[in-house]
Amino acid sequence: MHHFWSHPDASGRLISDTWLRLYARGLSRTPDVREEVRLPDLDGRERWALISATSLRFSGTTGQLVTLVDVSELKAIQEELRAASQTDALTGLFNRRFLYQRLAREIELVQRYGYALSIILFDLDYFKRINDTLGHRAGDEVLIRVSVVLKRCLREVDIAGRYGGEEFLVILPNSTVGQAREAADRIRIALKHEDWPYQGMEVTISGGVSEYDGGTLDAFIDSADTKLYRAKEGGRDRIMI
Ligand SMILES: Nc1nc2c(ncn2[C@@H]2O[C@H](COP(=O)(O)OP(=O)(O)OP(=O)(O)O)[C@@H](O)[C@H]2O)c(=O)[nH]1
Repeated sequence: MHHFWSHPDASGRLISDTWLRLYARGLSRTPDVREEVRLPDLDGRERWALISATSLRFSGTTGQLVTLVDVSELKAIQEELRAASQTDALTGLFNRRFLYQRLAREIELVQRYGYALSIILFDLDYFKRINDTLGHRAGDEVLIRVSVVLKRCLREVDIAGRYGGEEFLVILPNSTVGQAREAADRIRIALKHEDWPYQGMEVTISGGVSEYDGGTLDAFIDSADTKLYRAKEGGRDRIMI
């Protein structure tokens, strides 16, 4: 147990700065509290504390019993688990589960505020061949490199994830189908011209781009999937809108 918010030589009294922060949060006015707060330790580093305050009457006066427990380690583990639960282990991109949750939220925002929202669903062409000729490990390396190129081609606000084995989904908030198509073509061309560490290797993608039109989340993804299928049918190495 660390005494992060009290002077070790002051028998556990809160340092005034910490107390002022808690006071500013309304602690003195709230009778019973139990919440997690960020507080600085004695070196000024932020830590997490579980704070409980209970009203007391003692010898005719009212007061509060305030306890602080350092839960920083627990918070760090929670954060690690949260990140792991939404990340694809191979590429470090978001995983399918997270993509669904995030897309659902973006759709809610669009329904409220009415801005454009588009998605790109793309799939590597003939990826099986890469696995078959160069091995599964080389295939994994290609997937990792695809994720790096993908992030390089997108804006900070775009959300890129691995949708399936060699299939990727990008959510582009505030983007029309035309803007999303440009982004998709940027990704396609960047991958095609990437300097792959295997002789003669070329990686192309086929993709479908859709703009949200008010339907369900599944219908939205299905529409991009249909276009992706058409891109494959049309000869691959292309984006369909
Ligand atoms: N190395 C590697 N391969 C994977 C992974 N996930 C899926 N695959 C492979 O991706 C390949 C997908 O093959 P197909 O669905 O036939 O598609 P394709 O060969 O890319 O052909 P088209 O999509 O029709 O252009 C399969 O060989 C899978 O084994 C992965 O995590 N690592």
